[in-house]
Amino acid sequence: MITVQNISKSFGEVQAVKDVSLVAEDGQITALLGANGAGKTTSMRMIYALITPETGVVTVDGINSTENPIAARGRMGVLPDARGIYKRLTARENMAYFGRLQGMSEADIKTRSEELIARLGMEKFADRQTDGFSQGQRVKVAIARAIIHDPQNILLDEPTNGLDVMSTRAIRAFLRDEKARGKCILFSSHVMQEVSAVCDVITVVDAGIIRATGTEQELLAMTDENNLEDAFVNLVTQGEVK
Ligand SMILES: Nc1ncnc2c1ncn2[C@@H]1O[C@H](COP(=O)(O)OP(=O)(O)OP(=O)(O)O)[C@@H](O)[C@H]1O
Repeated sequence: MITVQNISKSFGEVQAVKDVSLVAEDGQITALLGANGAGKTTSMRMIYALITPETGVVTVDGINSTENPIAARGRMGVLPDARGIYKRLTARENMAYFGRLQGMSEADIKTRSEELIARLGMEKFADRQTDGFSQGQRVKVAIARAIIHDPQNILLDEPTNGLDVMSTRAIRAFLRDEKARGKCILFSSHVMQEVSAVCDVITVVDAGIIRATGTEQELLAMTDENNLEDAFVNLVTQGEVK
């Protein structure tokens, strides 16, 4: 479970994130939904303890991630916006390398790699060097590598960006399975269809500020709209001259 209380971050004049709060529960898929530049990546980077918030607190399974970033990171598997897999290594070697960094035994790495290769449909390319992999293949390797240690909390920054329908579906199905296993899943997206398809709770962020949080039905009721896209536009244009 991840709790975020009033985190903020500026870059010079730009207030990228302002007083963002949210709770991502176990056994649920939570979305951070926002347009380009809304502050999703900056929020995610603070949540996974890559950058330190200027204000506020993040806890991961009760661990304060500023005070104890190493313990907090150990409870998370992160698919960052820059996927950066090792090109000279095969998919399986990328996974094994991360498993060793997480202190796993070689036997556990082998078993878990086999499981993830099967569940993510990576059999055909698991033993090829990743140089030249398609976007979908790279994302699958990056997800498998991030969660090799079977963390309780799974954080993904725009996981299906640039993927075709089959790869998108495979990743959605995988996330639903992880949710059924009781995992806490938090992902950022700007794609309404994506969020609508898999998320239990949606937090709408705009210009670094949380505009609303709720289920899709709750957001529709709040805005008196009948689809998520219109509800989103309604929420982010509130207070603006239309
Ligand atoms: N390292 C940085 N230096 C300066 N400005 C930054 C930096 N990182 C983010 N910003 C600014 O902070 C704001 C929020 O950016 P962020 O990347 O968090 O948005 P986002 O919601 O992830 O957008 P996108 O969907 O386009 O990736 C933007 O105005 C961006 O230009």
